[in-house]
Amino acid sequence: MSIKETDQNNTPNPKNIVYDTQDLNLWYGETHALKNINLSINEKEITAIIGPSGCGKSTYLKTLNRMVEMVPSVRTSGDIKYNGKSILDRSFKVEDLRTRVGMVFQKPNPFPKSVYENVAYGPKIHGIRDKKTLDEIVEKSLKDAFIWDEVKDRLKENAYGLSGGQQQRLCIARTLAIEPDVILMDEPTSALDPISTLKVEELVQNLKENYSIIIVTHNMQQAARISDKTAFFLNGEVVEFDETETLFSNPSDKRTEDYITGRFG
Ligand SMILES: Nc1ncnc2c1ncn2[C@@H]1O[C@H](COP(=O)(O)OP(=O)(O)OP(=O)(O)O)[C@@H](O)[C@H]1O
Repeated sequence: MSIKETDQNNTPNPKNIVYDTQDLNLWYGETHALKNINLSINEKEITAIIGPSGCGKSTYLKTLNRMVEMVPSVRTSGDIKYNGKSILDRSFKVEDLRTRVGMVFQKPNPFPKSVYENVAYGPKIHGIRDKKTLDEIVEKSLKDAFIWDEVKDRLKENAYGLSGGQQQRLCIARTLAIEPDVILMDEPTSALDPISTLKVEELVQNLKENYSIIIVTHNMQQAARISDKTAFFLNGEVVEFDETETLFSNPSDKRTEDYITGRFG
C-alpha cells in the first residue's frame, strides 16, 4: 500500500512546470526581501538557487511550502502556482502542500528516536499502522536514500548515534517516506564533510528521476555539478535563470559573471 494516491499510469512529462512563480514580492515588516520574482520550475529536474548571503534564497524556498508565513511580519503579493494551483491563496490548504512537498534543512535534524521510527513517523501520521507495510516503507526509503546498508543492523538504535552525513541521508529517507512530489533542500550539505557531501550529491542526482528538487546552495561547484537549471539571486531579485551549463559558462548578466568568478559574495 502506498500513501500517495497519484496516478501510476499518468506518465509525467519531464517538462511539466511544477512551480510557477509570478511577480512575487515578499516583505518582512519593512524589509523587501523578494522583488518581482518570476520563475518557472520544471518537474523532475534539479533547480539550484545561488547567490550571496541575505539575497533571499531561503526566503524563496520557504514560500514554496508556505513555511515563511510562520513569521508574523510577513506580507506577500503576486502568485505561486504549484501544479496549477495558487498556494498563496488562503483557501489553499497548507496541509496538502506539506504532504506533497518535503524539506531537508541545513543541519541534519533527526528526531530523538530510533532510525526506524524516524522514517516510519510520517507514514504513521498519515494513518499507516500495518507493521509489514511500515517495514517495507522504511526499507525502501532507506535504500532510496543510499543509507540502508549502513543502518540495516542499527534500525533500533537512536538516530543521534549516526554520523552527520548519515543523519542527513536519514532525514532525506524520512522525507521520501511520505512520497512527496517535490523536495526542497536548504544548503543540505553545508554541515557535512567532503565525502558525505559527495554521497548526498550523488543521492540528489539519483532522486531527480522521481522528484522535483529545488536546492539552495552557497557552493557554486555543487550547483554546477548537480543541477539542471540555476537561478542567481541578488538583493531579493532573480538576476539570471538559465540552464546551469549556460549560466556558468556563458552568463548573460555582468553581475552573474562577477559572482560566479568570485568577484563578490
Ligand atoms: N524572520 C525574518 N525576519 C526579518 N527579516 C528576515 C527574516 N528572515 C530573513 N530576513 C531578511 O530577509 C533577507 C533575505 O534573507 P534570506 O535568509 O532569505 O537570505 P539567504 O540568501 O537565504 O541568506 P543566507 O545565504 O545567509 O542564508 C535578509 O535581508 C534577511 O535579513
